[in-house]
Amino acid sequence: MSGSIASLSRSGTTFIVSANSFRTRVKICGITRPEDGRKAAQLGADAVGLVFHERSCRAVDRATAQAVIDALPPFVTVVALFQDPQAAFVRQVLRELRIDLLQFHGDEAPEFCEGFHRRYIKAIPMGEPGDPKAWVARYPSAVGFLLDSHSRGASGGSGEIFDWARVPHDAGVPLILAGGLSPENVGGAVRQARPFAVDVSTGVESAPGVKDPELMAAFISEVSNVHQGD
Ligand SMILES: O=C(O)c1ccccc1N[C@@H]1O[C@H](COP(=O)(O)O)[C@@H](O)[C@H]1O
Repeated sequence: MSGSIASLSRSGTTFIVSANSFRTRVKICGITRPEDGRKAAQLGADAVGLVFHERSCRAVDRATAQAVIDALPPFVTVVALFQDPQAAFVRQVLRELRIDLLQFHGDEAPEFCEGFHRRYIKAIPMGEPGDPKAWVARYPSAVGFLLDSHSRGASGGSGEIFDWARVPHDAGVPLILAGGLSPENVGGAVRQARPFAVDVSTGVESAPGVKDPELMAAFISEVSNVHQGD
């Protein structure tokens, strides 16, 4: 994949926003076991996600989250995922654990998301009509947006895709493509949508919450192949 890197200023910061001439980042979400986190990092994942939404089959308690974090080497971003949480719960997680980035997957208002004084990404529900750029405008303090296939009010992590043609190439912020990605489809998804990063959960699992090393390896390899011209 070749072409120029798009960048522009947002809130005084310059972001590199599209995957034209550098590698697409990979986040493996819904890690529930230290060995899965360690393996994801070994394979080259840039970030791992810990789900703090209690209704998810991938929800972790704080002790488990700590064990996963302890298994990670430096330079792997730890993302804490919440869906319409109580503010006190988010604060408790931030107090007890070394979290690098927050991910809000529900109907949280911009003021709520920025109230923790921590970098955050906001999920956009692509399971309903609408222009993703309206969400970008509504959350000026978000450092990125994760496009998932859920509808507003529904949970993410469903393993379903949405129409990648709806991913804007001129959003001006880092976009993270999610929803039903797998080793089979991620190469095509990256070529078409040209996201800053991809995020996967179901597509690299052997059972809910249990990551499969071979599927994770295949997924990361498919993403890097895009940039090697395969
Ligand atoms: O993973 C979950 O259980 C989850 C629960 C609530 C909100 C979001 C959740 N996961 C996020 O959804 C994307 C896509 O998942 P999938 O690959 O389609 O299974 C996942 O990467 C998480 O960011």
